Amino acid sequence: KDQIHIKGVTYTIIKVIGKGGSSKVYQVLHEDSKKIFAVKYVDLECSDHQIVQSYKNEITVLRRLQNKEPIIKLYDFEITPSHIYLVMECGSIDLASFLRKKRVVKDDILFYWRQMLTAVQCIHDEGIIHRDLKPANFLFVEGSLKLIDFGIANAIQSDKTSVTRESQVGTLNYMSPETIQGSDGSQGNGSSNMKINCKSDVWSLGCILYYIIYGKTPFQSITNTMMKLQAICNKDYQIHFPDVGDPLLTDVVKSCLVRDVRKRPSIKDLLSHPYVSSRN
Ligand SMILES: Cn1cc(Nc2nc(NC3CCCCC3)c3c(C#N)c[nH]c3n2)cn1
Repeated sequence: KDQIHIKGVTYTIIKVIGKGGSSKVYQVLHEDSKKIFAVKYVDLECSDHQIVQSYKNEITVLRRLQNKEPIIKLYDFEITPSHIYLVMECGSIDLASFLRKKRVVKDDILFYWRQMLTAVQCIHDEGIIHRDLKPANFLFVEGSLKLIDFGIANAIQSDKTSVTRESQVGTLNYMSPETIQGSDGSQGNGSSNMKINCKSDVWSLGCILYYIIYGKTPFQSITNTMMKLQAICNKDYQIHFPDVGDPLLTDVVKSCLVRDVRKRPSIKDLLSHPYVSSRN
């Protein structure tokens, strides 16, 4: 049996959940407790110092956020010059795989939306802006959505989609106009304004909500990358919001997809929006 030993504890590999460039996520069985965990393995052999540091930063933030409910639980970890092992709680399925399998029932949208908002609010409260939010960053754990990464280390893609084009890693479909135009301070062009930069995650959340409502992201139909990036930044390119019988819901998704950062709501505004606050 394929086994992994972390800090002297034995885990048996059940299956590979996903793999990225130099990382893999396994579903494992903890021999002693017979409990299931997810183990993220990162090969540091061919990773340069920058990459190693980005993973260490991600782990530092993950440990700092452990007391927050909507953040994935980290039980143990092992860092050596050649590899990193993270022992985490194992979710049932990530939101990307879930949305590929079936459409969301209308009444569940509010439930998922509230949980995504609170998860992203957690990292914003710690001064972290993800800037690359997509459905694959959210995971169902016992029916609730949790955030599994903070956009600090490189992304991992689900094993299923690693061979197909639409894999979520490196997708531009959720990227905000200001991130594309580099006016969000990510290239160190001065605007390190947290309040403004948090809005980039609001745009991405709006794209995720749009996908949940309409089954596609706002710019998915534009396959040419340059044309896609231009459309995202072009105020004259109208995004369509067909009526779905819930004006409050369409108002929420419209408000997130406002290109003018100053006019885009904050997470706080969204949590007090009537769509979220007026229902149970
Ligand atoms: C598809 N699927 C996912 C699970 N569960 C799961 N997937 C995790 N990562 C997946 C890696 C591939 C992309 C999607 C997320 C992690 C994780 C990290 N990182 C920590 N816990 C986890 N649990 C069950 N089915």
